[in-house]
Amino acid sequence: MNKIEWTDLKYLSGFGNEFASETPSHPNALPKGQNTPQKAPYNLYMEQLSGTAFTAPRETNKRSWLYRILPSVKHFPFKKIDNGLVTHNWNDEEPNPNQLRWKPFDLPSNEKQVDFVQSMATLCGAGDARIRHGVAIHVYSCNVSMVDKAFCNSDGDFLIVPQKGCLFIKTEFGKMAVAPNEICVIQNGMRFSVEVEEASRGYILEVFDNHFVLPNLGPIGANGLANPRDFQTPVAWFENVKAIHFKIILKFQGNLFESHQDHSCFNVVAWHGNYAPFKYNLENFMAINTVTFDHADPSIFTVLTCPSLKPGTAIADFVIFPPRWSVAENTFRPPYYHRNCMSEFMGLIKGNYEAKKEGFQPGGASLHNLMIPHGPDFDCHRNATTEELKPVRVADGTMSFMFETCLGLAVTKWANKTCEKLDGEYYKCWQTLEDNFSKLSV
Ligand SMILES: O=C(O)Cc1cc(O)ccc1O
Ligand SMILES: [Fe+2]
Repeated sequence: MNKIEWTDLKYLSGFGNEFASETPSHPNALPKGQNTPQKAPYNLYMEQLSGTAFTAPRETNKRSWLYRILPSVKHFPFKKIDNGLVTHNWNDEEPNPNQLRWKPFDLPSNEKQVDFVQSMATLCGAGDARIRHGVAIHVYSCNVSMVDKAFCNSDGDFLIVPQKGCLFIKTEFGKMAVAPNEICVIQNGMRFSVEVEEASRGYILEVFDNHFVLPNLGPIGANGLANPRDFQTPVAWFENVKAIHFKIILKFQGNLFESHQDHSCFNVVAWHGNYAPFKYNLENFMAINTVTFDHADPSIFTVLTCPSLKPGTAIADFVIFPPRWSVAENTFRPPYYHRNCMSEFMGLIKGNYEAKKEGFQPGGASLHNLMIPHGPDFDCHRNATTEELKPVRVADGTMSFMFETCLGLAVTKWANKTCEKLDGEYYKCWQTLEDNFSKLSV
């Protein structure tokens, strides 16, 4: 497979800033002092992309102005195409209240060529993109680049977590390379195209309600967790490419549609605004944790949150479990046993997860739905209750993450059956837990 040489990548730094970017070959492509002059510099078309209602409060208002060779509207009509394994039909299967764990999802075989969009498969979700409320969790597993083809999501924002293989992503705002242990967010309505140089796999969290923001820090203070300066947005880049059949694949109300046009949609010469894609390297996360006792809730590891209208309750949080020191005294250090009014979907990028060293593998996943009990397996519990509590590094060389949502998640037919990855033995990891209490009282 071809190596992708994207050596000239530059990024703008900061979370949610008002950015302005011009392709160096076309200085002054952004109009001075106004958005819509009678004629834009270089005869470009002017187009606004709104990520919030025009009238959204200033603090949350999101929009960008794109100065492009042709406006997005110049395309042939959309036609319905096969949805593949993408779905928002949450009633196809009976609800499954068990603890669920999936073995690693297959990488595509060499005989089959499949690109990012073709490979997207929905695992679980809830809600309805039409009423702008809900989430969907997908996986992708692809081995070829999208050629003369872009994807656009009308339904919500994508948070993409590569697990294997770097994603080389062209967007209307510029190019970004997103390697495993990095994540990116591509918001509602933005066209993008994914190139890969090896069999590549990862997870996608889609939110219908709102955009991702940084969590409030409260008493932590002004710094910590994911720091705003570490978020990177592409600089303007364009290709002036005429194509016989450039395809736009649109996800619209949970269904896929295709239209074509005679030019690449990556034709934005300059843009400005605060509605733009970004990436983030999880290594930059500044973890905060106890230096005294007890296990702090995993919300301390929130990288990004998509808030609901209920205070403090997320449509979806993106939480990581990064390498760190564990120093708590007189404490059962691993995650506690618990039941949660939120659903917890977990994935593993590399290494292993402290609460389950066996069975939960990179490229696999687990789901503990609303109020479904879960916690450490037998080995983890035994070690944690007997080990000498010295300061230790935990999760070294590993990275796991959680998509936590206030919604009850329906599991798709593909996830439940067709993918054949559901681990029917998962429940066994707790069956050897012993009644140590009665042993004492005899
Ligand atoms: O279930 C899990 O493994 C995730 C998790 C981790 C943790 O440290 C505390 C609570 C929690 O749900
Ligand atoms: Fe949990």
